[in-house]
Amino acid sequence: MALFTLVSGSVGVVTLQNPPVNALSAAVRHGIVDMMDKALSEPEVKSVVICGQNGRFCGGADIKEFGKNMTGPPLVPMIHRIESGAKPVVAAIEGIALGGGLELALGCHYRIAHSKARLGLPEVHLGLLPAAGGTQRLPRLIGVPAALELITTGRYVTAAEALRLGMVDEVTDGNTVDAAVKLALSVAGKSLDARRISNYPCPQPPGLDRFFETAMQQVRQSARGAMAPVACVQALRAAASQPYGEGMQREKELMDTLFHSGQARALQYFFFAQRAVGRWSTPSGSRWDSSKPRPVHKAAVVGLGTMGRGITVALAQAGLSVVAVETHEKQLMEARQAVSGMLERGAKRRGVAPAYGKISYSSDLLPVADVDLVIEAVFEDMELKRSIFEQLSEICKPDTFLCTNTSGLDIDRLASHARNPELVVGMHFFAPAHVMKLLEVVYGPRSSPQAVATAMLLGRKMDKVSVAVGNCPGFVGNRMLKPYLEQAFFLLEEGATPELVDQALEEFGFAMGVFRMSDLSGLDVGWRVRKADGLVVAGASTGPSARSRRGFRYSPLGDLLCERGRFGQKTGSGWYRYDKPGGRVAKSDPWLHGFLEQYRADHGLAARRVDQQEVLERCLYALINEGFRILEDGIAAGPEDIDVIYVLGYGWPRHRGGPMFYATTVGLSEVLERLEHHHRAHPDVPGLQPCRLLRKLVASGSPPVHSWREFIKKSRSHL
Ligand SMILES: CCC/C=C/C(=O)SCCNC(=O)CCNC(=O)[C@H](O)C(C)(C)COP(=O)([O-])OP(=O)([O-])OC[C@H]1O[C@@H](n2cnc3c(N)ncnc32)[C@H](O)[C@@H]1OP(=O)([O-])[O-]
Repeated sequence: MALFTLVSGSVGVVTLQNPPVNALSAAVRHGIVDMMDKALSEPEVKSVVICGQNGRFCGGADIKEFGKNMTGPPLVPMIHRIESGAKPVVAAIEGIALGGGLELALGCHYRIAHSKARLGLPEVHLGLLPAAGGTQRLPRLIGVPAALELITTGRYVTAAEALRLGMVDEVTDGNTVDAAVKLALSVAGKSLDARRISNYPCPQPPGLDRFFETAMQQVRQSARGAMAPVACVQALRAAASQPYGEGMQREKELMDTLFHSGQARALQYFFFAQRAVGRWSTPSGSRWDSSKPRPVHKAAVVGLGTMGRGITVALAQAGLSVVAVETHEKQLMEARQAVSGMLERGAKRRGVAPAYGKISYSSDLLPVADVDLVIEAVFEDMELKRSIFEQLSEICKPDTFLCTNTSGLDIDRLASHARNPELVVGMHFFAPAHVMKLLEVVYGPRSSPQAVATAMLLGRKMDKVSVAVGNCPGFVGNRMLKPYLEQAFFLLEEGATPELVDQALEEFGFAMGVFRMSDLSGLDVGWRVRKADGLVVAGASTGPSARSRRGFRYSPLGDLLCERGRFGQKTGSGWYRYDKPGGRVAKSDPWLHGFLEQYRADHGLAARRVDQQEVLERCLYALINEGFRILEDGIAAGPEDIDVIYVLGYGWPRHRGGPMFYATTVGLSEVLERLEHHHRAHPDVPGLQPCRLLRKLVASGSPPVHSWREFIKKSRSHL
């Protein structure tokens, strides 16, 4: 798994061989140790180059080995041996140097990177820290503040930034290995004293204690309960205040705790879940590996509200030509300005030129005639969408894919208004669409495998994680949101406050609690959906029937706020109050508390004490229960799909792996038991009634999450 070749008579080239990313598996580590022994002991070898096969230096430790019995030579002594050896070693970094891969390069005496290479220490995203000396060598090389930022965020840097920071010695546009060999020849026999990073003193930031206190405060705030970023700060503090050997010891202690933590397991599960969703399948048997996508060069976006603007930017940034259509002239002008601003900011961040030229604007539909794919992003109104689909079917080429950005309307109904229903799929983006990583690709019963494959690939091109889901009201994400929101409303009726519910959810790790989030996205959004579902009945928000719909419990609280014009941030009040319409800082609202008291009095409800544990159980277990129903119905193919949707689209804390993974960490039988308990207390709430699949999994001994797909398949085939 590592190859040795002698080039130019005296340079030993050690090539890591473990496709696709040359991860440092036990076999690769063995290979490196053996080949370095050879290089260091053979007299004709005067210097060494380490590189990776197929233009990729190294993607780091082999994540698949984590959680198993680790065998093979450990990384720390392996890297130490390279650094302390008597012959100069040059890392030739092509493609990627990540995690243990970058740490290996930091143990080398010189680093040359290709201009397209990316470098980083992303261990924090896996619940770990760079424990092969990364937390001790990087700050010695580039200073504490820069190292702290890179290690706590796991951000990848370009070769150009790496050069600026001092992480690499040279950047080349040519053949990196050739350049490294040239450098290796030129430094053979020279003293290495000044090239061993572990010998460098660590530059101390001014006001060391204050610096780290501030850093810790900031990291704790953004980590939302994740342990790894905090451990990274602790390890860097050791680097800045202790000798190298002691710092390494501290790095090891911190890693030992993280390595066996539930958070690391959850984050590593999530790493593979994000990749697993690319291997999609549908109940009708279409699959990622047998469905060929069609190339999309030119696309159109119809409707340039907030979503349409973001989608336009995402498409243009992905290199597609875009026709952006908005029939209201004033809105078209505003959209054009807004899109240009977004492109400019994005280009600045990425160090490229803004893709203005990729977009043409139109106030009518005719210019979409020659596009390969249209994304309709108009107002969430079935009639409006239907009419647009009919017009598009007339105007577009017969093989144009017609996609809708609806967040929950019936894809199949829309497809029935298209000339070719098999070319219709949902592409449900999340706001802001040019930033958010998630795309739900929604297939209806008539969507062709090619339409699904094309939308999935287009999502990937836009740098999104695309998840294929079936057609049902709300699809996966918004369908699961419904019982979650419902429980939050019920808890208010029973005695909780928005502050209490939000605090419980934020301490759990959500960026925002349900009520603050609802204020941000606008209470009127849910109100419109409830109206369309026939749940908001004029005059039925008060009186004895107010709290029941179709025989089940219903809370009209959200409707009552909307009736009073309290739509959240945009109107300056919702579940909280704000300084002004559009204000961002949520303040506790005495009016709302009084309103809740009056509401309970009107409905004969006695307020009781609700604690944080109950908030979590009622809101989260109801959401998880709906997730099981979604699996049961075949709307999502596996738990990974749901978890990816929830983490990337709904702010579920990543270090808890997603709702379905979280259920396994709580214990499926515990989730079942608590749902049964709450359902007994609230028999008129179907969301709390444990679903069949959950019962079946518990009865089958709660199999681990990665085997649910097989289990679900088997239990379906028995039906
Ligand atoms: C102990 C001391 C401390 C050190 C700790 C570490 O180093 S921790 C590690 C720190 N390093 C990281 O965190 C790096 C994480 N990796 C990445 O960021 C990206 O994978 C990439 C940029 C390397 C390639 O992106 P891309 O879009 O071109 O491709 P892609 O993402 O689709 O991956 C292709 C395939 O490779 C697989 N695979 C990838 N990496 C690893 C790995 N390290 N291991 C095993 N497998 C790995 C991946 O699962 C997928 O497999 P599949 O599904 O085909 O069976």
